[in-house]
Amino acid sequence: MIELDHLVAGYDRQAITPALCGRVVRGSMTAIVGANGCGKSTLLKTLAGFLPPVSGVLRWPERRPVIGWLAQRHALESQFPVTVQEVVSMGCWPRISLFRGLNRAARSRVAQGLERVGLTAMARETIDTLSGGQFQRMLFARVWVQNAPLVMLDEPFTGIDEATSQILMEQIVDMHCSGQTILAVLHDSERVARYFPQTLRLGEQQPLWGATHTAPLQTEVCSA
Ligand SMILES: Nc1ncnc2c1ncn2[C@@H]1O[C@H](COP(=O)(O)OP(=O)(O)OP(=O)(O)O)[C@@H](O)[C@H]1O
Repeated sequence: MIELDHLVAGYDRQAITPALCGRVVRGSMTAIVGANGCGKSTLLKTLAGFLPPVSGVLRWPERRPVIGWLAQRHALESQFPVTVQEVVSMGCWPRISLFRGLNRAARSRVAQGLERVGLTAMARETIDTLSGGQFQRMLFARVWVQNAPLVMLDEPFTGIDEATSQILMEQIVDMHCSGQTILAVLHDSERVARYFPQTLRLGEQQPLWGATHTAPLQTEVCSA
């Protein structure tokens, strides 16, 4: 689905990651892990197309798909006067115009998304009333409703309680089982070992990329 050919991610032509070679296979589920500041989020933003590569090439052998994106929580505005249901409904865009309203199928999917994350009772509340964990559940429901072929999650569990993390992890597994490709930046190695078949580990002498339970991980990095 994505091919990395000596891809270097960074800012303003300053490399943060080493050169990476490898493939994100369609239907795979990969955790991007590594120490604080090693460039996990920078790499994810580059793969999503929010940042240009510093060098190297990012290829989409098939057509570039729609990407479901979950940003780090602090990057998001919580004071905007919209309801939980309205935010989750955004997952239907652009298939359905929000100005024309949602059809029955879309309304049903939004309701399912809210139910999956336990927010049905809060659907009509404005988002400034949500706790951090509820806010994250809402954003997750939007990603689930979107049903994008490729889903990128930047630290989806950071700062939220264990119960919420578990609910969200189950949704990620469901999305993977339904064929969506998952790329997630994570810190929790136990969760990575339990749920993520593939791992891309940055920030050590040599990045490692391969099956999570292969020891050592298959080395996929190239020299710059
Ligand atoms: N907008 C930016 N411009 C320039 N440098 C940045 C920018 N954002 C982050 N950086 C720097 O890039 C490096 C990698 O940051 P990044 O957020 O990708 O790391 P990370 O591995 O995701 O870290 P963490 O686990 O702490 O979230 C850090 O040194 C950071 O200070």
